[in-house]
Amino acid sequence: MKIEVKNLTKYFGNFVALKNINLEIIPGELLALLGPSGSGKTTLLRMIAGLETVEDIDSGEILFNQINVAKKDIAQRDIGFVFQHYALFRHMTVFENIAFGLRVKPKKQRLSNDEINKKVTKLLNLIQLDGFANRFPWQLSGGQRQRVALARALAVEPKVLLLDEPFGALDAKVRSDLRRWLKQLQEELKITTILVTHDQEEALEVADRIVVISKGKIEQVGTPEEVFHNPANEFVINFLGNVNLFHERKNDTEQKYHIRPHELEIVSSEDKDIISKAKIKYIQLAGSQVKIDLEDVEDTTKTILVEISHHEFKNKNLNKGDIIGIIPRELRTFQDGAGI
Ligand SMILES: Nc1ncnc2c1ncn2[C@@H]1O[C@H](COP(=O)(O)OP(=O)(O)OP(=O)(O)O)[C@@H](O)[C@H]1O
Repeated sequence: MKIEVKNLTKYFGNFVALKNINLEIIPGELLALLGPSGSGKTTLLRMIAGLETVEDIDSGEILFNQINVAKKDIAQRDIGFVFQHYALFRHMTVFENIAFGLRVKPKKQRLSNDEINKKVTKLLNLIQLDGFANRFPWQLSGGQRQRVALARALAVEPKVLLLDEPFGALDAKVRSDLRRWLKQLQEELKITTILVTHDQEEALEVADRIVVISKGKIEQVGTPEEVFHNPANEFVINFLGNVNLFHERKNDTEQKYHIRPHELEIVSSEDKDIISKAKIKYIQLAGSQVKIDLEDVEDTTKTILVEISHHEFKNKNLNKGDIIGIIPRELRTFQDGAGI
């Protein structure tokens, strides 16, 4: 299913929740809508779903395979949903929860009991919960419940899957396991999927493409590599991870440079190429990289973040209190909001 959003503007009273959104969702892709709280991600998802409609004061079109569905209601859109708090039916077993959408179909379209059994069994296998068919939701962990919610959404073979922070309420380890699992499943099923998240790592890890949204506007659309390594503007670089800001005067104008922690090299404070002399304030050794907080010697209010490998850390014999110099491996600057 190809989805297109054209010149979509959405108002809530006087408030503009979405400003002239243009977006094409490629059939079979997993697209992440990424942005801070209140940026309009959920509103855009709900509009695609038909849970929020294009009113007279709004404008724009939402096309499903070239047909404008802006005025069609949710039942006509062939969509599967999983929300963060989309509760399963408490009084139904896992099996019946997954079978629900199949059982409530109009008689003419309904599968036989045998066919429903087969399909639910297959889905239970897909979500790796064979043997859990007769449990009730309260007998499952949070992660297992979300997998059942996903199977329930998939049971009716929707053309589009919409996921609104589906793993939001789970702890970090379960989240990261589930997102890998979701990515594999989505690649296998090739179902067009839109995932709303405010978690950069989640978007970078699972999405084929990311739409970065801020204040109802699209800031950038691109693959995870593109938005991370070639951010379109200051908002995107700041939102996609830690970044250090440096100022330099050049021909009477002030130039700003954005440098990520892993793009800085620690060298001797006597090195002639350094952009800053700084003191090591804090060293965090737990994690795959060593994180070092530096205090700029000339401006002690300024903290500089650096990330280096454990190997490099050992070789350089760095200690808290050392005065060192830093050199950028990469420089990035933006002018008039555009990336260079
Ligand atoms: N029904 C509504 N009536 C009025 N304002 C609304 C309504 N729904 C959303 N908004 C406003 O629109 C803006 C965008 O909300 P939305 O839920 O789309 O943000 P979000 O990016 O999904 O945020 P979060 O990550 O916090 O869920 C917010 O300022 C919100 O307060």
